[in-house]
Amino acid sequence: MQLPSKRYQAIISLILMVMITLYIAVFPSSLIKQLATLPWLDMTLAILALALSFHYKQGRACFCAFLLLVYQAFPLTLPDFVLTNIYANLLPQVMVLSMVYLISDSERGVSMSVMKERMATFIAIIFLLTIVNMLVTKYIGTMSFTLYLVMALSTPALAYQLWRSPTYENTVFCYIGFTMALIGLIGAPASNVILSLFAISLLVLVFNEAHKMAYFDQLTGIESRRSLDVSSRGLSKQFAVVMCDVDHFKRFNDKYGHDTGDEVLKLVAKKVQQVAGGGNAYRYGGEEFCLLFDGKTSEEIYKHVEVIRQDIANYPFAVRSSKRKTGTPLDRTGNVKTNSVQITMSFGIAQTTCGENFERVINQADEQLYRAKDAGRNCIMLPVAESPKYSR
Ligand SMILES: Nc1nc2c(ncn2[C@@H]2O[C@H](COP(=O)(O)OP(=O)(O)OP(=O)(O)O)[C@@H](O)[C@H]2O)c(=O)[nH]1
Repeated sequence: MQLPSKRYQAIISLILMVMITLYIAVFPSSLIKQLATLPWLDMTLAILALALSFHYKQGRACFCAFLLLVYQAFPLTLPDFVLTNIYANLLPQVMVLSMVYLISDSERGVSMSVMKERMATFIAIIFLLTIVNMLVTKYIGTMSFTLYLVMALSTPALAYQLWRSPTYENTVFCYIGFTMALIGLIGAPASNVILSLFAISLLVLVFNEAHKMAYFDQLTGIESRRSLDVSSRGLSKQFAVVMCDVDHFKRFNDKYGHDTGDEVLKLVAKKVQQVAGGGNAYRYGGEEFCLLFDGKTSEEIYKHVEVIRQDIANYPFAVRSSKRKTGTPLDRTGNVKTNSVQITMSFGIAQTTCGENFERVINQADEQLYRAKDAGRNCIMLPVAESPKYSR
C-alpha cells in the first residue's frame, strides 16, 4: 500500500490532532475528568518539554514550551476580572501569532542570542496586540474584532508554512495555533487537559527529533552508520552487504564546489534508498553508502544493485558551469548556465557463507569495492569464489 505524500500525511495528522483535542475537551471521558483534576499536570509536562528541548538544543520547541508556561502562569498572577478578557481575547491572539513566528523561523538552537531575539519578538507581539486591542476597543467598541482579524490572517499563514514544509515540528506548531484559534473563537480558556496535550505533542516532537539526530544522517536524510550498527546486531544467519562509493568524488568537489558535492550525495542517497529486494540503505561515511539485505544471498541481490548502478549512471545531474560565483557564464535568460554531468558509483558485494560476523562481511564487501575501483569503476564486484561478475 502506498502512503500519501508527506504533505498530505501532515495535513491529515493536523486535522486528527485538532479534532481529537476538541472532542476530548468537549466530551471528556471519566479518565480525562480524573486527569483534569490532577494539579500541575499541564505545568509539569510543559516544564519537562522545556527542559528536554533545551537539552537537545531544539530552540523552537523550547520556546513553544515556554509559551505554554506563560499561558498557564497567568491565573497564578492576575485577578479574575482581568483574566477573563485576557484569556478570551488577548492570549489566544498572542499564542496564534507566536506560532506563526515559530513556524516561519528556522531551527537555530538555544544560544543566548537566539533566546534573546525570541524573547524580544514575544514581548513585541504582546505589546503590539495590546495596543491594537486597546485602540479597537476604544474606536470600534469590541475586542473580538481584533481576535477575528488575527485569526483570519494567522491561520492561513500557518497552513501555508505547513504546506511548504510538512515536517512533524511544523504540524505541532499548526496544531497548537489552530486549536488556540478555535478556543479563542469559542471564548473559553484552554483547559489543563488541552494544555497537557499541547505539552505531550511537544515531548513527542523532542523525542522524534532526538531519534532522528541519533539514527539519521543530517545531510542526506537516510539512516546513519549508528543505525547500521544497531541493525547489524539483529541479522539472521544469511545476509548480504553492499558497499558503494561515488567515483572520483574528490575531483567532482574540486571542480564544482563542496555545495554541489553535497547535492550529489543527496541525489545518490535518494537513489540507493530506492533499492528493491528488501535492501536497506545507510550512509556509511563521506561518499560511501552501505546496503544491507537480511536473509538474502549475493546472487539474489545482484540484479537489484545493478538497477541502482544503471539508474545513477544514466541520471543527468544538472550543475552550474563553475563553482566560481563571479564570471560564471549566463544563458539567454540571464540565469547561470548549467551543465549535465554523469555520476557513477562502484559497488562491492559480500555475503555470509559460514556464519561470519557482520564486521567480517562488511570488510569483504569493502575489498570487493576496491576491486571494482581497480577494474575501472562504475561496476559491481562479487567475491571471486562466487563467479566474479561485473558490469559497466
Ligand atoms: N561535498 C562533500 N564532500 C565530501 C563529504 N564527505 C566526504 N567528502 C569528500 O569526498 C572525497 C572522497 O575522496 P576520495 O576518498 O579520495 O575518493 P574519490 O575522489 O571518490 O575517488 P575514488 O573513490 O577512488 O573513485 C573527499 O574529497 C572528501 O572531502 C560530504 O559530506 N560532502
